Parts: sequence; structure tokens; C-alpha cells
Amino acid sequence: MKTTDGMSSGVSGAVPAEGRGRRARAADRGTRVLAEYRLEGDATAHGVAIGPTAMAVEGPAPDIDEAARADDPAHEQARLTEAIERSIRQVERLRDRLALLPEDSKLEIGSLLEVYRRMLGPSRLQRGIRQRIAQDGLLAEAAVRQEAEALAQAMLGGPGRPAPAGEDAAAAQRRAGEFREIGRRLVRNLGQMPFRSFNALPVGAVLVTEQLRPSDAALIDPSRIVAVVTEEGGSTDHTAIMLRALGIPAVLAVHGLMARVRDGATIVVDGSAGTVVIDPGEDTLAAARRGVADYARERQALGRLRRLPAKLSSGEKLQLQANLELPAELPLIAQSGASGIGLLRTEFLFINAQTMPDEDGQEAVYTEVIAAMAGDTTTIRVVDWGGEKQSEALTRAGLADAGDNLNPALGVRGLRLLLRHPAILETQFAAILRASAAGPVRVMLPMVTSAHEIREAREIYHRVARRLRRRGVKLGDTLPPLGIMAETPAAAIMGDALAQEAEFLAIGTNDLTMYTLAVDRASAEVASLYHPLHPAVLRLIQTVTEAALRQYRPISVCGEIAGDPRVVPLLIGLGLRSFSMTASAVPRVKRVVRALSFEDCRRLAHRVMQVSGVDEVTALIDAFAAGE
Ligand SMILES: C=C(OP(=O)(O)O)C(=O)O
Repeated sequence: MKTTDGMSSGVSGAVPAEGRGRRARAADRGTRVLAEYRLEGDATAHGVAIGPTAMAVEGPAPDIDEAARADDPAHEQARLTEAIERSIRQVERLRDRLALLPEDSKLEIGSLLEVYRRMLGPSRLQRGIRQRIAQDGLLAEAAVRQEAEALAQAMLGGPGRPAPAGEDAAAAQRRAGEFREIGRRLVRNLGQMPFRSFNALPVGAVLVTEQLRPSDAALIDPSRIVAVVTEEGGSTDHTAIMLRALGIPAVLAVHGLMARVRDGATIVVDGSAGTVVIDPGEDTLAAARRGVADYARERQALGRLRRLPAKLSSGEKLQLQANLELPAELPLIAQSGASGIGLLRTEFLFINAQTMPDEDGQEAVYTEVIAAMAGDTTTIRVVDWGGEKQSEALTRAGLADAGDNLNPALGVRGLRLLLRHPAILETQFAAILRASAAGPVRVMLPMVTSAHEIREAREIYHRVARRLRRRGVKLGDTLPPLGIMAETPAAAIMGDALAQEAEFLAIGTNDLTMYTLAVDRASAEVASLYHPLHPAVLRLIQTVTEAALRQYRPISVCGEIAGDPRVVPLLIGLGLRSFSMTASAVPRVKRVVRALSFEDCRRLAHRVMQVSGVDEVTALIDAFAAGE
């Protein structure tokens, strides 16, 4: 996110005829010929747009006296209730507006509004705020601000917790942003302060603002606003996700923007390159017009892809599935063209819970997800707790031992934790088995290192099934397949033995990279050493893939690299056919694979497996992606 000082390609260099004419006329009239001014920020949402800027500014945040004590806590609680109700009405109104949006934006934004709606319900946030009013005697505004900030900080790695890195950091930032956003909304509603209006923005304008909240983004009408540029924010926050969903080209975190831009100035926004050009010269404008046309064509093509099968040009069929972290993502998955869920992370059931989720509650959630897949398989991973993932419910129940470990990622986590406390596993197995009446399911065990662990878990699985049958629950003759995550070097190296015990395998490249390279994925300190394309990791992927194929076991990849269109050809060349990824990656991966032949992928994999450095691997896959 650096800021480059102004340059003037519009004044120097080759100038097209149209540009020469315009400038000459301007000079004739004595108008100042403006040099274009280029700034850089986070490339947030693809696409190029040109338009007049429309500045949207909000009044200042209210002053809050954090030290003041409430004379009447009951009155503060009542004010809070009113502000919550008002906020709920606003979120509902935002939801009503969804009908006006294009299908895919509707879904992404709907998911976020659903999160907001839940936070405004009987949530941990609300409980915390009420407690601060009751116990500390705070004014409602101070209680809201303090509680929202405390929860946001906890997401980012509170006391005794490591700050998340990589993808986890981005997700944590988003969660933190959700708490802050709801906090700000409540505070404004407590003070009955107005919100910014987007109704009066001119059609075809580029919205320029210091900061855009996700709920503001939900108010943007993509048929009026052609691009968004902000001084604050970043490409992984919720606003960014929403702008991507709306298909509005966007560059966020453009330092120095507000000081440079003026209302009505022409601006070119390149959301793919992360650049904005204020008062562009004719060369820049001509290039931008080409970019606008290319972007429109690309969107149309991706939309058409959703309905096309995922197969190589040489005919081999692939399976592209989605990873799911929250049920709210379900509509996105349906839209993405994914054929089922390759990894349902069940940690969300535990993360904000004060008590352990019970069998009925879990069953209801799994049933909702499985039913939404309408016949496509849902792979449910039993809770992968410990390491960088913390749960208040498990800690309160005295079940999370991570605190005793100097090295939580190597301690009592994943399946180890579940086998030490089989009641958690029994409840979860029972809920999944009951929910399996709603459609095809697979059950997956995390963090496996030995065949013995799988056998132990399978015994529990069958015991739970017997108990359910005794209770009169109807289960089919064969239970849903029980498989494993291959995410430790031990699991990959012992692939043959493990594949004899497990009915399927899914390679978790996020953890596999961490354990293979001895690099904590949650530590910013060593983030530069974290390389999923390290040849050591690739060799383990190859080893376990070949082992699974020898044992006729289905194998997939569900780590982040499964959604990287540059890497998927290599994985195909290594023998993989099934990939589970974030829903939004499915169409792009599909586009790439449909143009590939298996023979090309195999040759790429052969070349990659000869080299010994990450840089060489990266150069080879980049050259392949560039068609070299
Ligand atoms: C998918 C994986 O699991 P998680 O990221 O949930 O730990 C992985 O480790 O690659």
C-alpha cells in the first residue's frame, strides 16, 4: 500500500489524436491542463472503471465519556434495548434492499447481514454490553464501545493467544470488523445520529470516501456507482468482500486519497492493479476504456461457467467443492456451482458458545446444511480444536488443554483432544448420524497421526450408531463414510496404512505446510517461511495421493491451495481430482481446469517434482499459467 507521487503520462509521451485535440482546445481556452495523479492502494475488487468522483462523508463519531458512571443503570439498559431494536430495523431494511441487487451480490451481502442480525440478537456481544452496564455502571455508549472492542481484540489474538497469520488473519480481521461495525451502529443509534446517505450520488459516479463500512457497502446501488475508492480499510475486510460480491471495481487503503481528490474530478480506478488515477491523461483514459470492456466480458464468461461441468479438456472429470465455515455461506455455495461441501469446519458451533453445543442443536445445524446441498455430499469435520483455535465453551467445560502446552499446535488438539474427551465426539457423531437422514454425508477426523487413532474413533462411531438405533433412530445399513484429514507429515508418510483404516482422505495443506516446515501458521514472525509450494510439502502431497489411489480411497485437497488456479494444474498432475475451496474460487478454478489437458498437467507435475526450491516451483507454475 504505497503512495506514489504524481506522474504525467497525459502530458508527455505519445498522445492519441483524440487526446491532442482535447488538450489543444483546452489550452486555446486558457484552461489549465491537469497532470494526472496516480495513487496506489489495495487491489480489492477486479475491474476497471472511469467516472466523476462523488465524495461521501459522514459526520464525526460521537464523543463518549468512558469514565462517566450511569446514574440509572436500568435506564441505560432500556436505552440499549431501544438502540438494538432500531439497529435490527435498519439491518432488516438493508435486507429488504437485497431484492434489488444482482443474484450473487445478494447472497454474499445477505450472509453478512445475517451475521449482523445474529449479533444483535441474544449474542455474546449483547450479554457483554449488558454486563458492563450492570457491573461497571457504564453509560450504554461506553459499554458498547468497550465490549465491541474487547471482542474485536480477542479475535485478533487476545492475551495469551497468538495473533493469527495468513488466511486466518484475514478471517480474524473480518470478525473483528463485524464487532466494531455493530458497535458503531449501536453507538450512533444510542445518540440518534444520522447515517450517511447514498441516495443522492449521481449515476456513473466513482464513490470516494475515507472509510466505507460493510453496511454502507450494502446500500450502494451497483447500477449507479461504477467504482469505490477509500482511504482506509483493506482488501480482506468485509467491505472488500461485499464490493467483490457487488462486482464493483474497488481500491481500498489508498493513503493520501482524501487530500488529493476533489468532488467531480475524473478518476480511473483499476481494482485489479490497485491503482487510481485522478485527472487521467488521454493515454490512461484510452487504456482504461479497453479495461472496462475486458472486465464486462470476463464477468459474463464466469457467470456462464457456473452451469458447465468441471472437467479437463482431455475429458477427465473433476470435483470442485466448497469449504464452509458458517451456515450463512450456504447461498454462496449454491451460486458458486460447487458440487457439495468438501470441508464443513464445525468450529463455529463452539467458537462463540459459552456452553458446549448439544446434540439437538448440532443436529439442526447439520440438517440445514445437508438439506441445502440438495443431494450433493457434505463432508463434516468433527471439531478441530486446540492450536491457534480457541473455544470459550471448551475452556469453560475444562476440556481444552491447550493452555498447558508450550506448543499448542503440537499439543492436545484435533482428534487427540476428542479421544481424551470422547463425550464431545459422541455428541457430534450422534448429531451428524441423525442429520444424515437429510442427504449424503461423510464424517472427517482432524489431525490424525496414526492408524490406531482412526480405529479408536471408529469404535466410538459404531458405538454411537448402535446407541441411536436402540433409541429408534433409523440409520441406513451402511453408515456415512468415516475419513481423515491428511494434514500431518505422519499421516502423509503412512498414507497406505491410514488409507486402509479410513474410507476417504482430504489433504489439509494449511496444517501440512505448518507441520512439514516447522512454521507456525498463526505467527506473523515466521509468515515469510510458510510455503505450501515448498518441495517438501509437495512430496508429501504426492506420497499420500499415491497411497490413497493404491488403496482405492477417494482423496481430495481442502487446504487454501485448492482454490488457487495457478496451483490446481500441478495438483491434477500429481493425481488429484477433487478440490474443496472457498466458494468464490470455484468459478475461476473451473475456468482454468476446463482449458487444461491431463497430459499438460502431468508434464508440469513431472517438472515441478524435479526442482528443490520454492522459487523454482513458483516460476514453473507461473510459466505454465502464462501458457509458456
Ligand atoms: C483445511 C485445513 O484445515 P484448517 O485450515 O481448518 O485447519 C488445512 O489444514 O489445510
